[in-house]
Amino acid sequence: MAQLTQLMLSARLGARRSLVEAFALEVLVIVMGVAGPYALKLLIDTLARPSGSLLYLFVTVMLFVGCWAGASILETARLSCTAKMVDALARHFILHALAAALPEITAARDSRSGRVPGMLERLPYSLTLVVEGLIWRLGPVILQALASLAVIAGLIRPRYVLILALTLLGFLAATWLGARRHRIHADATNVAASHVSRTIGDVVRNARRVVLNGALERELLQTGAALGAKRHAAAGMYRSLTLMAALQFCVVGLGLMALLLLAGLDVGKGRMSAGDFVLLQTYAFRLTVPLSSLGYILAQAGVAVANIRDVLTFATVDEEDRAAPPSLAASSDLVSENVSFCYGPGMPGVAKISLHVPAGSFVAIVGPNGSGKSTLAQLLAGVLEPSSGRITMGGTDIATIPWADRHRHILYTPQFIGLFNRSLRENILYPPANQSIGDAEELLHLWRFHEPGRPIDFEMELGEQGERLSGGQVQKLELARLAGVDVPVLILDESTSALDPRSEANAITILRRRAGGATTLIMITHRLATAQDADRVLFIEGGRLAGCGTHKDLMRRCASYRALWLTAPKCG
Ligand SMILES: Nc1ncnc2c1ncn2[C@@H]1O[C@H](COP(=O)(O)OP(=O)(O)OP(=O)(O)O)[C@@H](O)[C@H]1O
Repeated sequence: MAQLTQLMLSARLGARRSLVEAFALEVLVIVMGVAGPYALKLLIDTLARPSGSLLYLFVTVMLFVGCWAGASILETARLSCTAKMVDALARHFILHALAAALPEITAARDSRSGRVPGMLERLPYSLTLVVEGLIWRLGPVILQALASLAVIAGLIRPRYVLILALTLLGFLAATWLGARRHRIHADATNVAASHVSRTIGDVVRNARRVVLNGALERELLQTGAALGAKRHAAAGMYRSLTLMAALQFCVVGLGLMALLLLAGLDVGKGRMSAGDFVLLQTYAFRLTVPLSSLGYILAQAGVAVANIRDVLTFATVDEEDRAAPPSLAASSDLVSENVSFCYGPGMPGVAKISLHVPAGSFVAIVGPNGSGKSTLAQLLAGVLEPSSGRITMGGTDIATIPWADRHRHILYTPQFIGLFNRSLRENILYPPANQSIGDAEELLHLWRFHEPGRPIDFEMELGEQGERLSGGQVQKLELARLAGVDVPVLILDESTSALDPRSEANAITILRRRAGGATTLIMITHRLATAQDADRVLFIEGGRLAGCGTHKDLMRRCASYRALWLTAPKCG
């Protein structure tokens, strides 16, 4: 809440004007809220007197009705100021959270990517609840209470101020106690809501997999289970809320009973006018009735605050990433010094890998499935951070290069090439590619993107993850894009696996020609021809570098390498 308020007050959000306007309107609403009952008291006292002036009667009626209607109109006008503030806050948080979450998702390879969209989609609603419900509802109620107490103290016996103040304090104490208990349930409900968003998003993104495998029923059951878990968590939250309401309104009920009974007795004994009695009971009810809606707001706001807290953990962009990029030496030699990485306890990735990739060389990483090739490639690209050891480029630790700058030094293409559901043109010219569409088109024709004679429709939308393209076409598109990038080190994770040998050889030649012929090309491959062409082969087995040298070399001196390529493996 403190962070939120601080941000609303800061100039960088650009919502100060809305805040000032909202504040001014709210002050008027509070003044009217206090003045209205006072006008009613004056009206009743006038009526009680036998010789009241007609003009005075008219003015008090106008004042009472004007305050009542005016407060409602201004309250509605204030809502538009809140909406503007919420929009500005949502924009700020969503952009910051995305800036921080995307590199984190890239490096983490966990399920966070599924959680983030739901979290960000719920954010505007959560902000509305907190800003409108907590800040603009709770704050004014407290201010109105203080103003009303001051008026009562000036007009009526002080003991009523005391009773009303004690009642409100009792209500706040009950709310505080309840809110502490409520927070646990609100956090659990927020987690369950995130799980629902993730489950539904996953099912919708994989609609074809679900339907084609006849798994609709199963997925509906799982989605139903996620919704059930959310309902269960919410039920706990509403139970705790009911308890809190019972406690709150017992306190308020007792306070009101004492107030009205004592005031009734005072009116009976002539110590209080009927107008004062009406003023007192109007203030008492005007203050306590809005409190009842606070219960609902608190229930929703608890989940909303948990949601905002989640977003805030992302929205604080890592200062390290904003630091000036280190200056790299001209050489782009890649060196791995005793690097190990594991995905978690009992989940080894690679161990103790030391190697040297000279600038401009063509390196093939080979090895059996699951041996750790992609893990090594991602370590060399700086996507994963070594658990121990370090990787340097021209002597600089690549972990010190900020994410925003890394693509200028090392470009990595994952095994699964994710395409945007945008046009082919947008995908093929996606940064950092800087070639013309004509150059890309030439390459696509050379690699037979379509059958000869069929034109390429660059405006065609590619569908979710590029599903309107074949596996080979996706790779050709990606390679044509990379051909337009000048980068010292290019790492491809099986990006040519679906290409015919001629297109693959051609792609390798073109990619190596970039950056004045000095591009280091590192490719993970299961193809013998690629390993044979490489200047150096890194053979990975069981997470270790089992061999390093030319293909011929390794065939001669590494039995398991030889076994990889031969159908009948033999030691030698
Ligand atoms: N995010 C992850 N969390 C946990 N384990 C992982 C993760 N990613 C990979 N692994 C595990 O690390 C090991 C090495 O995986 P890696 O993807 O590096 O193998 P690979 O040699 O590239 O395999 P392939 O040839 O099949 O692509 C595997 O056992 C894999 O299950």
